[in-house]
Amino acid sequence: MERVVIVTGASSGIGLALCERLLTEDKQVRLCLACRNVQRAKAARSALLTSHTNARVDLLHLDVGSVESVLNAAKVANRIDFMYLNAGIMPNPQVDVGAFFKGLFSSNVINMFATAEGLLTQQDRLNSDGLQEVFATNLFGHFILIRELEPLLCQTGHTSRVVWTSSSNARRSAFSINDIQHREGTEPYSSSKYASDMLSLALNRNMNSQVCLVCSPLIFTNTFTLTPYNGAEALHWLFLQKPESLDPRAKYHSLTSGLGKNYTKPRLMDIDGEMAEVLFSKLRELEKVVRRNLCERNADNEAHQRYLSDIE
Ligand SMILES: NC(=O)C1=CN([C@@H]2O[C@H](COP(=O)(O)OP(=O)(O)OC[C@H]3O[C@@H](n4cnc5c(N)ncnc54)[C@H](OP(=O)(O)O)[C@@H]3O)[C@@H](O)[C@H]2O)C=CC1
Ligand SMILES: CC(C)CCC[C@@H](C)[C@H]1CC[C@H]2C3=C(CC[C@]12C)[C@@]1(C)CCC(=O)C[C@@H]1CC3
Repeated sequence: MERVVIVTGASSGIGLALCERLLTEDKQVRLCLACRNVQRAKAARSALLTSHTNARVDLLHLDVGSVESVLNAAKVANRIDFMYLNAGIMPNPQVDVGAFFKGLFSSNVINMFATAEGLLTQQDRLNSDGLQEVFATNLFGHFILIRELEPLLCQTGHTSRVVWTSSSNARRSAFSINDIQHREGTEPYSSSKYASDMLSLALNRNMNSQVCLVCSPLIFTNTFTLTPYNGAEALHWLFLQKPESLDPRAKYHSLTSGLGKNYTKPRLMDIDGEMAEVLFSKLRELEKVVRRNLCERNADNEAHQRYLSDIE
């Protein structure tokens, strides 16, 4: 049976590697590459078709960092079996070299290489919706996409699965419920990934959890040979699992052994359920504000267009 799989951020890295693996795994897969850069998306499609000549690969223009783009893209979808929320950014990362060398000679060294805890800061900025860019791309745009597609994802009698790419860098201490966009801090990436872990829990509670399952695979390597193929391990593994065998409180880790063998390991997440609910309601409030602003902006643009055509 044909299975429709949407992958955000499919033009490179882990998203593209996942697409390649899915086409190799299942000839019935119909892929939809949801990408912001049309040129890169076309190149990714050509690369996939070179190795899978008869594959069905569609392109969907989607910039998850723009609410308008998300709303437009969501209109096009008519069936979803899997939706991989994979697009993500870490702009201008700065490595704290001092902390790196201190960590190198401490008992925390393995954890440091696995999670980059205390090593990385990023420079964030505002996007055209007036939101912090990292929050908007890694979390909010995908949240709006789920909200918009909820009727399609939660149809009775049809099981859709949503899989969100998280990170070992997701850290509770980087996130504040009073600053969900991370306007004040210097670790927006870590904050956005922890927020997506929390949100996956809240979404499973607030949407029909039997139908919509949100997992957060974590990409982690204990060797230096991390490749997008390795990184896509848990994403690929989740494609093969029965929904009832998955735990919404777990995060599914892509791991690579010292011998280079890839495997997936679930680990229970350390998440405060009440805080996850507060985050969910804050995101819904923000959704209302952003949608209202967008309507006003569009109305202003239309009025401006009318004015221009009147004076011509
Ligand atoms: N690499 C790693 O070690 C790890 C990565 N991750 C996560 O895995 C995911 C994939 O990362 P990775 O493959 O490494 O990184 P890449 O930079 O290779 O890929 C990121 C993808 O996301 C897309 N993207 C970025 N911003 C947007 C946007 N606004 N709208 C639509 N698409 C967008 C990019 O598209 P474009 O070509 O247009 O830029 C690109 O296709 C991310 O969520 C990342 O946080 C998690 C743990 C570790
Ligand atoms: C100072 C330099 C000589 C060496 C710096 C090493 C670091 C660049 C890397 C060590 C752990 C890495 C890591 C990531 C980025 C690169 C490191 C900080 C990630 C944060 C990338 C994105 C993720 O989602 C998780 C990764 C964890 C490990």
